[in-house]
Amino acid sequence: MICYVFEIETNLSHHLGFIFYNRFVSFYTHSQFVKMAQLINDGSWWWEVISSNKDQLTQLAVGTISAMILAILWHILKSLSSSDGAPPLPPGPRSLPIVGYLPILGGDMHKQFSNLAHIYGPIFKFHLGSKLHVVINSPDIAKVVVREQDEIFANRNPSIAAFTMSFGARDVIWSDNNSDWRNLRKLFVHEVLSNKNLEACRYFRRDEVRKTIKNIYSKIGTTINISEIAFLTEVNVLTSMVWENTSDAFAKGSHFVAELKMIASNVVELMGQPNVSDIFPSLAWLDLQGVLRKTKKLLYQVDQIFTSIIDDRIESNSRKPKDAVRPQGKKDFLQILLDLMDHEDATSISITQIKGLLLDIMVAGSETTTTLIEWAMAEIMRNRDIMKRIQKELVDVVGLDNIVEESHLLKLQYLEATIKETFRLHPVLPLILPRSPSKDCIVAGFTIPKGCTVLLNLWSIHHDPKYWDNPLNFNPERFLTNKYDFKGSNLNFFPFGSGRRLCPGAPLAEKMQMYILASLLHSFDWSLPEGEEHDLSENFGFTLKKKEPLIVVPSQRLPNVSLYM
Ligand code: HEM
Repeated sequence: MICYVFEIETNLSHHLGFIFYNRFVSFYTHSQFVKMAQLINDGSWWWEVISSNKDQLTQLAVGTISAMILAILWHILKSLSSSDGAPPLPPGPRSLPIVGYLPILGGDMHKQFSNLAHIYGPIFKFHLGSKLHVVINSPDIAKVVVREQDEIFANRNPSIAAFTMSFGARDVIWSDNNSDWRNLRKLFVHEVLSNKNLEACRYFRRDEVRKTIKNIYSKIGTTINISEIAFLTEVNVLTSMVWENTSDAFAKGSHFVAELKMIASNVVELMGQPNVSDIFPSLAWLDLQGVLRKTKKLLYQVDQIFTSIIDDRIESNSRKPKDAVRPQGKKDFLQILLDLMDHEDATSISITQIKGLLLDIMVAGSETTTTLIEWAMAEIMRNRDIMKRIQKELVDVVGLDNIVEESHLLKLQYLEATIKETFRLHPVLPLILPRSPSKDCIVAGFTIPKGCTVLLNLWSIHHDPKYWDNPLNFNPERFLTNKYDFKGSNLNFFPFGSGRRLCPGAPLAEKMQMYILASLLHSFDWSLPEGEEHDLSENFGFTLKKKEPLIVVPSQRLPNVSLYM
């Protein structure tokens, strides 16, 4: 028997801009199919068939089709409006019972989400267990979340690992949008990372970058791990800024950097790992993958380090007259934070919040910047013309008889464009940080329920040919003509997020990236070890890192050896 696949596809694209897609498949004989097609074409088909009552087969077929059409209409109406008249949830891939989309989710989620956006549109949903996730893949819809409805979408919905590691979301990164978060963030932006403070800490950055150059000079001709060098420099700058005055031997020693590197990469790994306990909260007590156990162990280590540094400071303060300041006439960040503990108003903070903030600074400040520097060096080394052009700019602005100073950075426009292009092609946080609405709301014509997890797929936007010509090409030129900033003003490009949860560390990160890269490329020429190929493969996680570490060989570039000392 010849069979036809009778397929009804419903694609409704209405004024709210959403697409409803449904598909039914059924089997009919040829004659049934022809008859049905004729009847459907005729506007009075239903009445004709029912009243004539001649052809039993046709009646059966029409009855089936009617049922199908009613089912489709019911499905459409159900999708269009729930019982309270709210718009439907966004479309999305079918989920398996209980586990949802979990078994289908691959390793490279940023790419998988981009592929799903091609099928379901720029906003789609999927379930992990019972947890609803909404992924946004277009600047227009991202704008609704981070600008127009920023206040509603300013919660984070941390995973168990993130919640535990952030001392119960008592830090800036993972806290919900509440008065504690507003207070802590204000403090972080205005006291810790204010322009004035960043300016005052200029000499720490200079010292550390110089030490790095000297260190690399001592290894000329041998192999160097760029990520390790960048991490060391960044952490030394951060610790100088945060607890310069500490007498705690461990926090000043070289073991500290190694310990912090281990902590930072473990924190990032634990937070990026899908955890069964997050997906099935009722099973959380079993901690099947041991994520909670590992996180608590790590937290214990972190807590011990911070407790020792804080106790050391409190003890040394008790020996000094009140309001004593460090030699340069300024308190370090730790002291600013400890002084706030004594406040009796809304600006007062707890010791736990101080520890949370310290961890934010150390982890968010080191891992991110290091990752960006490694990608930038990898791209620059693969594109020799770009390297030459950056080095020429450095010669013009700095000169070969000088070393890079922060005052040069504003003039290094091509290097700045190269860094932005690196952020575009290799966004350090490819899905930004999760947002979660504090109440049900409507985005792009769809209901986004309170408490779900909203992921902004920055990677997808940064690679979309709708917004970028030849998006896979590494081409800094595109940032010479277009003035994109790091404040998320244009949502085609927002590597530091946007809106009220915009990264408060961006000004420091910007300075450090420019300063470290300018110094590396001005003081040295770089090549790959013999026989090594350029490799740009990615390792998706909480941050998007290079899969293989960038190992390179420096050679002397400046004629005057004293510039390396
Ligand atoms: C390459 C460097 C960096 C990148 C790419 C980066 C990126 C981001 C992004 C995408 C967010 C989330 C923004 C949002 O939700 O809209 C964020 C938040 C944050 N970042 Fe950064 N960041 C970097 C460096 C830093 C540094 C150096 C610090 C501190 C020293 C820092 C501290 C923070 C904090 C505390 C938050 C949480 C803000 C909040 O939720 O209110 N980041 N960062």
